[in-house]
Amino acid sequence: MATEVKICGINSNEALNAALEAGAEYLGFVFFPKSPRHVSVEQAAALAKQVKPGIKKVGLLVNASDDEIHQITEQVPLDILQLHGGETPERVAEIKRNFGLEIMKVIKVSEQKDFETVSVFEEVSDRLLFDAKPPKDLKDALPGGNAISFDWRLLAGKSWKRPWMLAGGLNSDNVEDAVRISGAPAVDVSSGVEDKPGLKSVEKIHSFTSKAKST
Ligand SMILES: O=C(O)c1ccccc1N[C@@H]1O[C@H](COP(=O)(O)O)[C@@H](O)[C@H]1O
Repeated sequence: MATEVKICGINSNEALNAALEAGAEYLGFVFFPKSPRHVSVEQAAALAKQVKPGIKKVGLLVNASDDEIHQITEQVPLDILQLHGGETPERVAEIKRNFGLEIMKVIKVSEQKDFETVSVFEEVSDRLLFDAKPPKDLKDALPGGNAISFDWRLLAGKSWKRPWMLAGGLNSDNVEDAVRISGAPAVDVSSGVEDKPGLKSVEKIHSFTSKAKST
């Protein structure tokens, strides 16, 4: 089966149309104010409402409160909540209970022992996303979206109870290797399809998606 693709940080009609035309199965909207890809609830609603059923709309949240999630989910027709902060398993279960949407919990990886929490999160989350752990010494690092990769060999041969994606520093030059080495059934990209932080490139979205899907 062709590798599935999520284009994250959709913040304009151009980016939305490019991702849809390229064949992405998932579109990510970033609700994290410090991100250069941040969208307001109104912007995200206008974009998400153009998307036909079958394409999953993902809301990216970082340690969001129930009030914030309510404001978003009341107006934006989302399918999945991507939890990219330090949410505990208890908090993940609570968000799932309170909002009834699919949950994709992000596991941040730099070494083998980072997989120790996976079994607990598999019990409360519908999907998993493995992203690179931001280095502590990286000034201005975000909790994700830093164009940093981790060693994809750490994922090789592993299997999980839940559907999963690979993220972190992917681009059209490395996505084929990343999929081959990690065995990822789906990939998620943000920085790697941009001309500068927050500005998506139509050409890079097409090239990334085509390479990912040909692997
Ligand atoms: O994209 C962001 O700005 C962002 C902000 C806060 C948390 C996560 C964010 N993005 C996610 O990070 C990974 C990797 O992104 P990149 O391809 O290395 O730029 C991906 O899951 C994005 O959805």
